[in-house]
Amino acid sequence: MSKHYLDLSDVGMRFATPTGWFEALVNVNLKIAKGEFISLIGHSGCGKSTVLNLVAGLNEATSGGIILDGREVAGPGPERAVVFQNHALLPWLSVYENVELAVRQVMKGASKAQIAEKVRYYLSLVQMDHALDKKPHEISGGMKQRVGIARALSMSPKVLLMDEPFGALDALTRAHLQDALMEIQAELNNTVIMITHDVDEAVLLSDRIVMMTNGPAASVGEILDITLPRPRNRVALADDPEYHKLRQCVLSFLYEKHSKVTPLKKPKAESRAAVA
Ligand SMILES: Nc1ncnc2c1ncn2[C@@H]1O[C@H](COP(=O)(O)OP(=O)(O)OP(=O)(O)O)[C@@H](O)[C@H]1O
Repeated sequence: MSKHYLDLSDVGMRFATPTGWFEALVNVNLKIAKGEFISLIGHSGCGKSTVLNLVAGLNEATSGGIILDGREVAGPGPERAVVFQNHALLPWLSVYENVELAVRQVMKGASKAQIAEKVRYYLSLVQMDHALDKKPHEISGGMKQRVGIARALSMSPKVLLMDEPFGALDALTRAHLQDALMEIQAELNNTVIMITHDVDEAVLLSDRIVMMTNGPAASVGEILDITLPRPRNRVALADDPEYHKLRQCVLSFLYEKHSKVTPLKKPKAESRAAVA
């Protein structure tokens, strides 16, 4: 499988701030194959969203470049759909209409029936076809996130970009959506970049985990291949030594090699005595 479908070469990003330039990313190199599921993991503030925004075309790299399917990324486009942590659905539109809006963007000139077929297909993929007429305020957070994913997928994007898509959900809903995403991924074979802070989520879902060093001047630290066979089952993996080994690699990168914990101040002599 060629890893040149999405190619970030020597990408650097610096931001102008009132106190001067802030160097967020330096020499980010990453080659992603078509159909790969990549997770970006790293401590808060290391630059994960910045990488995603650059691929989305919401920001322009200050050095290097990004090529997707042979074309330089220059500005946003429907071939790079983004799912945010807080489902950005339009509150005055129904579930159906929120997805329809996206489909219309990419199926200009299609008949109403063709559009309806596509909208229903993607809403059924995320099991939301029972709530077509509901407004966002009438459905749960997990359901909103499902609709957000359906909306992004309905544009048949070349790359699906997900910024902590399940970060705001409770653990159970999160697990359901992770399973749904794995099933969808098995069916559609999308190319995905997902930001997560959750090590288990990264190992469960990814083909590779890209671990970023701490900022400023963050970059790709290590890349871990997740060779666990698919389909993956979270319950079976709980007893899988390979799963634990991979999990351990990520934890070791984050908390040993690139720890961000500031050492606690030494307690004063009297308080030390009090503890003893
Ligand atoms: N527009 C901006 N102007 C100045 N600095 C910025 C801007 N956007 C991001 N930064 C800085 O760049 C660094 C990387 O930010 P980014 O949001 O990409 O990190 P992150 O890894 O996604 O963080 P988190 O996990 O907390 O969401 C941070 O230090 C942030 O303050």
